[in-house]
Amino acid sequence: MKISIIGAGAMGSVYAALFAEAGHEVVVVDPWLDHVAAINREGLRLSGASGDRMIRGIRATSDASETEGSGLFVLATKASAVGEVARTIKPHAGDAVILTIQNGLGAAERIGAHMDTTNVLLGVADGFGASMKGSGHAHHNAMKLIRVGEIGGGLTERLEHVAGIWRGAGFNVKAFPDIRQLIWEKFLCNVTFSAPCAVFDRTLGELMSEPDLWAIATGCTREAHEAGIAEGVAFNFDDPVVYVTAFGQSMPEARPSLALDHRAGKLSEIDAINGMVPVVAARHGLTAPYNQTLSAIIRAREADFGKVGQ
Ligand SMILES: NC(=O)C1=CN([C@@H]2O[C@H](COP(=O)(O)OP(=O)(O)OC[C@H]3O[C@@H](n4cnc5c(N)ncnc54)[C@H](OP(=O)(O)O)[C@@H]3O)[C@@H](O)[C@H]2O)C=CC1
Ligand SMILES: CC(C)(CO)C(=O)C(=O)O
Repeated sequence: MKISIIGAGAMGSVYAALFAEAGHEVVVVDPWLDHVAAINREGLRLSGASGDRMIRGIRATSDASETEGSGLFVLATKASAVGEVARTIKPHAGDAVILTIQNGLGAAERIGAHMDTTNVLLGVADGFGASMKGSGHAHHNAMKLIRVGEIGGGLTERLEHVAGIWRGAGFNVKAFPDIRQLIWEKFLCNVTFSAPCAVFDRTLGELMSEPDLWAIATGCTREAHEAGIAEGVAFNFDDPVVYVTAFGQSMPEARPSLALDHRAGKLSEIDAINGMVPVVAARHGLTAPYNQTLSAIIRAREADFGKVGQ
């Protein structure tokens, strides 16, 4: 099958590599010209949990028209870019299934602003710890699980088919009837660790070991949990702090990708993560001061990116 990966960053590169190794025709679309050139010239190097090797035969491009004829699109950009990606692939997507995998909330809505979402599936990726080592080289610490589901819920034949394609490429993938619940459960983890670890420059473990900082982080958790319940999310647990604590304990050395983006001077996904909590809370007459405050700090920092030396 021809599979197009839009956004060949850390996660998109892992997807592209494994699909290509499984024999699929893979096209990656990314604006990073050196990365695109390196993949076309030497291949894509993937190192880490799945081994260290160079994968040749992936077509890299910045031109979305090269995705024409794909049976599957995987949107692997940051949350902020998925609307723009939907706009660019729309003329080339035909009847292909589009699977979008982001942290945070709102991917379906962002896509829906530009195209019909009938063919769109949602995914949640857990436990990859992926990062770019340089152009043409991605690394991942693990490859735990990808959960996929229909926007409107339910288990469909096409969902199982897509899950099967991923499984055939070596991913641990599960199709779920209520992907919204899983997106929200991951969202609680992101909300707890993303902005707090970035603002206080801590790893997950360090954040959890400092009572003052952990009180702020779990303030974010509780606000998001309350907003989710108001939205009708059927969480699989009663105590959100117990849930996020277990998550944090499973990777104490990690730094959230939002914090890594800041270290690299890159804009983050704050609007889809902590920044979404006050937005959802307001729909139900609730407030979210912890998330609002930390999001404001993150946005203020981002407004200063690029100003150094000016
Ligand atoms: N990294 C990880 O371990 C995990 C990440 N996730 C989630 O997966 C998603 C992807 O994350 P990650 O791979 O780390 O992010 P990266 O920033 O590494 O990769 C995103 C890539 O998309 C590119 N891009 C931006 N705009 C467009 C566009 N319009 N068309 C095509 N490509 C574009 C970016 O280029 P440029 O940088 O030039 O903008 C970048 O190369 C995020 O939502 C993240 O939260 C989830 C679980 C784990
Ligand atoms: C560790 C965690 C949950 C923090 O948000 C994550 O998934 C990330 O790196 O963004």
